Amino acid sequence: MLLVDRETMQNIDSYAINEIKIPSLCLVERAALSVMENINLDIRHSFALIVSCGNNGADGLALARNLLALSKDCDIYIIGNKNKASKDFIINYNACKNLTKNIYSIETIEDMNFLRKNLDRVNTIVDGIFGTGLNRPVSGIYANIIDLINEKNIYTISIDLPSGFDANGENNYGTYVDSDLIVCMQILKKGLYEDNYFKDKTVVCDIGLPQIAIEKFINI
Ligand SMILES: NC(=O)C1=CN([C@@H]2O[C@H](COP(=O)(O)OP(=O)(O)OC[C@H]3O[C@@H](n4cnc5c(N)ncnc54)[C@H](O)[C@@H]3O)[C@@H](O)[C@H]2O)[C@H](O)CC1
Ligand SMILES: [K+]
Repeated sequence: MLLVDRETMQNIDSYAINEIKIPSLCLVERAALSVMENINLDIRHSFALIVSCGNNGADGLALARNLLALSKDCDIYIIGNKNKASKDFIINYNACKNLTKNIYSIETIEDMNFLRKNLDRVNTIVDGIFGTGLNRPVSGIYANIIDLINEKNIYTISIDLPSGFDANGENNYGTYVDSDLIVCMQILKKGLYEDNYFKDKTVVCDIGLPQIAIEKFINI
């Protein structure tokens, strides 16, 4: 079983993008579609996609865009400062803005109360808050939203990692999403493999990172 730690995954990602010149937007799109492939769209008809402004969020918005293209009912909730968002996040955000009005920023207590109420109208939550970029304890609005997700008994899919969970399984960053399904990109993160609770809830999907990029950093 091939395993990877956070830093090595980031090295592989950036080598693929910066040296092999694979457009990161292509990787984000493959990631979104790999999540979609793991959703039973016959029973999952309404979605709350909760994202922050990095590439885990970009994956989430690319998924939202694809679900909206299928006329699925999607509410999008954005945490953090969009002005500091990744370019892939912005590209997908601009498309989603033209596909739905149900895009909400979650910043205040009132926003949190709206989210708490509005989550009850969906049967699926998609967690695109943090992936391999998580590098410090979760606090503030991020912690509040993760706790709210866990309060709700709604089927929750996490993109790449449960938000708040350390990819290396070494750091306790506080609260993390109690995912029902984790769609992990390309290589199983070692923290998930070593965690008996999450290991069996994880599927690993190829997003098109070539072997030469992987073998540059991992002896296979
Ligand atoms: N080529 C690629 O990198 C691909 C990545 N994919 C997806 O992208 C994420 C990794 O994205 P990244 O932008 O590096 O970080 P995150 O989105 O995980 O995190 C966002 C951002 O949050 C900040 N941050 C870290 N810890 C905290 C914290 N405790 N509180 C608040 N903010 C925090 C930090 O600045 C991060 O940058 C990867 O998991 C994949 O989902 C694509 O899937 C494919 C290509
Ligand atoms: K996530």
